[in-house]
Amino acid sequence: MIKISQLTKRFSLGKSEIHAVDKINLSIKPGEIFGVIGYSGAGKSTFVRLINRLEEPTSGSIIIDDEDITKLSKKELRLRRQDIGMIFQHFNLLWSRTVRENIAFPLEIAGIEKAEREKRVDELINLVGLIGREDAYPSQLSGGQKQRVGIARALANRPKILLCDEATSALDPETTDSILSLLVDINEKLGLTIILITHEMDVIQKICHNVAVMENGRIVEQGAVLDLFSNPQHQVTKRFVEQVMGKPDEEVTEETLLQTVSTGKLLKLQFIGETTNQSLISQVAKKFDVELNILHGNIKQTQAGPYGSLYVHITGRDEWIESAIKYIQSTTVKVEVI
Ligand SMILES: Nc1ncnc2c1ncn2[C@@H]1O[C@H](COP(=O)(O)OP(=O)(O)OP(=O)(O)O)[C@@H](O)[C@H]1O
Repeated sequence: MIKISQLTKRFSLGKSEIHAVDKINLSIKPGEIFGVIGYSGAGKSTFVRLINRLEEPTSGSIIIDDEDITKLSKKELRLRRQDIGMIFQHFNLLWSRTVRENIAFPLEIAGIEKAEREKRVDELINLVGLIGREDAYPSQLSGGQKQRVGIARALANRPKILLCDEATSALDPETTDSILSLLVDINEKLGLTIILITHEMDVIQKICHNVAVMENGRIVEQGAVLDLFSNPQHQVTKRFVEQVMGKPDEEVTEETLLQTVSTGKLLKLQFIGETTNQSLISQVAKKFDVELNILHGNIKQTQAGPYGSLYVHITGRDEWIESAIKYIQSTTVKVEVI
């Protein structure tokens, strides 16, 4: 468990002061993927760098497993840092070292002897999918492969926490997805707690369990990803949700959809996690003598299941339609007859 209380970082710039991080309170559960999102200058990088004290806090506490990180001496901190790995937007690899040597570096610093080091490096290369690239130099790797080296190096000393500072922001969308899948994979396999900062809501949507939204050094809203998507409160959160879900389509309104429906009914199905839209539609079609035709919709996959809505035209005998609606009502999907 990570408990952050009243965490503050001020920078002095001449006579003025910047509150880069301003009295932040957060609890992060072990094994979760926790996202922090905000626009440029919101204070995300400063926040994440405070967690391993790459930046010294002005005030506040960071309790990790009952120990206040902010109170540790430099020597104690060096040991504790082995519990916290970090990956970066621009990878921060050592250019004169091969993949294998980059990954071995933190093990050398920790004083692990050679045979054990090599065994661990082999495991890590396997874990991040870099078999065959062990002897390449960073300049010979793609962006995605460089980040895989960054991840393997960060995991070398078996940390409990992985900090990700805009880890996919320099990557194209496909490579971003492959790195996000790798993060989910190691989160599940190793039970690792991941704290990631990003300015991209689709990163939050795809892999985070919980999220905090930052603006001007403060957290303006936080909660489960699905809750923030379905009920965003703050203006900044609403803008981030729009980044992923888009603005409501002005051309396609419920009225225009209704005009296309002469028989049967128009249903609006709202998915808020837990089920799969594909199987629900096919289950209804199999169980009841009705036909379903998807007219319009926008569904995104989150860690907690699909989120979004579908407009479905359902036709058949009235009693079958009623039974189908009752069945949908018995699931976690909300259904409304338009
Ligand atoms: N070392 C520093 N000295 C002075 N001001 C700083 C320093 N580091 C960050 N700041 C200021 O603190 C504020 C927060 O910066 P930070 O980099 O944490 O934001 P961010 O959300 O990560 O944005 P970005 O994604 O653009 O880096 C900004 O106003 C920034 O100019």
